[in-house]
Amino acid sequence: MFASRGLLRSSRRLVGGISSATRTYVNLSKPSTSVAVLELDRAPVNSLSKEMADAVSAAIKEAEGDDKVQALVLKSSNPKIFSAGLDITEMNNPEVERLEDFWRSIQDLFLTLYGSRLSTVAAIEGHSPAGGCLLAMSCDYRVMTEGENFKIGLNETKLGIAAPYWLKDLFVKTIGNREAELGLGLGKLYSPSEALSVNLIDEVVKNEDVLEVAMKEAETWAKIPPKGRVASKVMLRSEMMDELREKKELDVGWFRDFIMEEGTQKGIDAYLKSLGGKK
Ligand SMILES: CC/C=C\C/C=C\C/C=C\C/C=C/C(=O)SCCNC(=O)CCNC(=O)[C@H](O)C(C)(C)COP(=O)(O)OP(=O)(O)OC[C@H]1O[C@@H](n2cnc3c(N)ncnc32)[C@H](O)[C@@H]1OP(=O)(O)O
Repeated sequence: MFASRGLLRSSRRLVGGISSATRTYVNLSKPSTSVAVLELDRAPVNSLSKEMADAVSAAIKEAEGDDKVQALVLKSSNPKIFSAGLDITEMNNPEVERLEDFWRSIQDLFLTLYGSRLSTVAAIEGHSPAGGCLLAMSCDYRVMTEGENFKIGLNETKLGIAAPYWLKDLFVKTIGNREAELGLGLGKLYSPSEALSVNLIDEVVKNEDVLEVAMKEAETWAKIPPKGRVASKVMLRSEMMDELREKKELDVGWFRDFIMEEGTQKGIDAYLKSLGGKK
């Protein structure tokens, strides 16, 4: 069971020590010995393009490469938007090869974050729809800023698309089957208080407190002896991860075929044009 690939990832390839490493789209810092902070920083809305997904995966691996680091806080540089989810332009009239590579990067990001040996705490600052909710649900603990206009959930059906099966599974694991049926079917976006009531998030805090609360939570997790903590995480998460690893290329094909359909393209195009009213 503990042999699940990825979860107890070797750090040999990675440079140890993090000193406010800053790179395109993400900022990685280490404010305490055992906790790293990964800031999403892709204006305007932290949407996940292929390059953004790759940058987040690389930063998680870099944090894992420091043996002293036991926990990671995932935050946003934008106090009103954690992440707007997948970069919709990647799915709008795409080149097939790029679309497939984009999806592999999203799969890898999920496997990297969900399977991290680090305890992960999402400091959800503001909106977190679809792929943003995926990032949050892949963490071990979720703190969200208050403000009933902020929303989190899986709104894919509203774009005319469906969440992939593994995101559906993660949603069911997080909030239970009945609520997932309602949430997925209606493409429901939950306010922080609604999200708390269905266990989509663990805590709602004032905007100015979110990082402090997330850091405190991360320090708590970091104090748990890693051997048992990681073994427990493997037990809870490896089945889902192993299934996706086995079906990775099948899943790429499902995604490609679904997105390339004419009807899907029409829906994505219309949704994209409605955003900000500018495109
Ligand atoms: C059988 C099934 C097989 C396979 C599965 C198939 C597909 C499923 C795949 C994966 C699941 C995950 C899917 C997703 O994540 S799709 C993305 C969903 N996200 C959203 O719906 C959020 C959209 N954005 C918003 O609602 C707002 O932008 C937000 C509330 C976040 C912020 O509002 P604000 O008023 O502050 O900003 P805007 O003016 O709306 O936007 C600014 C700027 O950014 C552009 N934008 C916004 N979101 C995105 C995005 N996700 N991707 C790309 N671009 C985005 C927006 O158009 C504006 O651009 P511009 O007009 O140029 O200024």
